[in-house]
Amino acid sequence: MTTVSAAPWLDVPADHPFGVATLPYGVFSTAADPVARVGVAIGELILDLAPVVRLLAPRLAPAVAGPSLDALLAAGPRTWAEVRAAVTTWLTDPSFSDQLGAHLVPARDAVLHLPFTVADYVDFYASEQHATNLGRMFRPGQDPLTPNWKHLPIGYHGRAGTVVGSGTGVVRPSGQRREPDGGITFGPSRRLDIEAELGFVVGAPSRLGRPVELTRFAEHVFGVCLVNDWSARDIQAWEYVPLGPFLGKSFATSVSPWVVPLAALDAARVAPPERTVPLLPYLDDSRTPPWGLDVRLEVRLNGHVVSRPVFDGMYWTGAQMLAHLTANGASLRTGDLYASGTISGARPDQRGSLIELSWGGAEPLRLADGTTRTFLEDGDEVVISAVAPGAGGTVIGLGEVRGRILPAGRD
Ligand SMILES: O=C(O)/C=C/C(=O)CC(=O)CC(=O)O
Ligand SMILES: [Ca+2]
Ligand SMILES: [Mg+2]
Repeated sequence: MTTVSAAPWLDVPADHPFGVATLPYGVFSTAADPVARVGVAIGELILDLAPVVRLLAPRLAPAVAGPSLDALLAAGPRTWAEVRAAVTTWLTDPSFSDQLGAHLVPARDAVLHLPFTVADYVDFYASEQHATNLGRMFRPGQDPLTPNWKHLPIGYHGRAGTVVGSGTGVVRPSGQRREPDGGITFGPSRRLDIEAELGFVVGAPSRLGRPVELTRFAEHVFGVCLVNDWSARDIQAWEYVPLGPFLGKSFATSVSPWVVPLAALDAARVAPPERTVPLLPYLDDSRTPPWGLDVRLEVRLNGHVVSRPVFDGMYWTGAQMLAHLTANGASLRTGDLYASGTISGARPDQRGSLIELSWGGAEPLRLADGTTRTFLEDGDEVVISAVAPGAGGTVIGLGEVRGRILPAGRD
């Protein structure tokens, strides 16, 4: 496979995570022009897409004109491919330098916004290691994996209205907690946690009553982002039986500002782990090109790396999650977001949540600055970043999602 590199006048190193093989979409504004608008990241710059498309490909202008990615998501896979091909040409062919020059903004001068209107939000549970670890802690004495786990990707519907952009402060939630003596109290969570996840962003909708087959994944899903599904473990542990997560997870979910198109992840596709239970036909991906993804994450707490989760071991793929999510005929809307569930690898340093890293609080983490943590303290900042392999040795960056814990309001 040949690799294209950005035009020399852009000065983007070949292995930059936002090189010309990535081209993620986001929404930005600047002090000089505070209107939120669609941008494509290239190196340390952002291409202001709407004026460039108006000039060079006016037929595509409506898809990138608004203050969000919504129109582009809704436009569907043919338009996604056309816009990506056009942007690739403009950024690699030096003859476009004059036309582009006025529309490239230094990324450091930009404010990045929540990139799309989140329609529905679903959270899966696709890591066997994470499910096993949590099963051990939440349901000691039972099989860690529930009997359904290898037959279907377990998930729940979350709260779309509290999905927030990277950098938004996260107020420590309050809720009901069961104290060690059995008493029930209400107050700020004492076991506030992170969940490092990959989010799938739905573009093209589907019709009510029509399941989306495995092989149609890329016709509906536009791309991926990073997700931090903040979780209050004490609230969750008390409330979740029998209907599943509720207020312990609905107070905030942070997403990264850049959405990386599926088209950028071609070289990162890998086979998922071997399935140990036969799958029903609608989930059987043994004869379709695989949608496992070699995405490598890094979780930093106050600047210190605490984990390096890997997505390639996830038992369920994004295509299977979508097939299952729609298997009952539930329709997709533009802007639906579904997250993979916490990404935990087999090694202890690949666990994607603090409850696993500190084993329920029993084994505090020692950070490089000498402090220790079990769960999050007020003022703590968590940054999750990720990269994936691109064609010809390039690096595909997913950017980062950032969030800081603010003290609870009132008891
Ligand atoms: O096993 C449980 O009872 C709880 C599991 C989770 O909290 C995980 C969750 O929200 C889904 C995920 O991120 O994997
Ligand atoms: Ca989660
Ligand atoms: Mg949430």
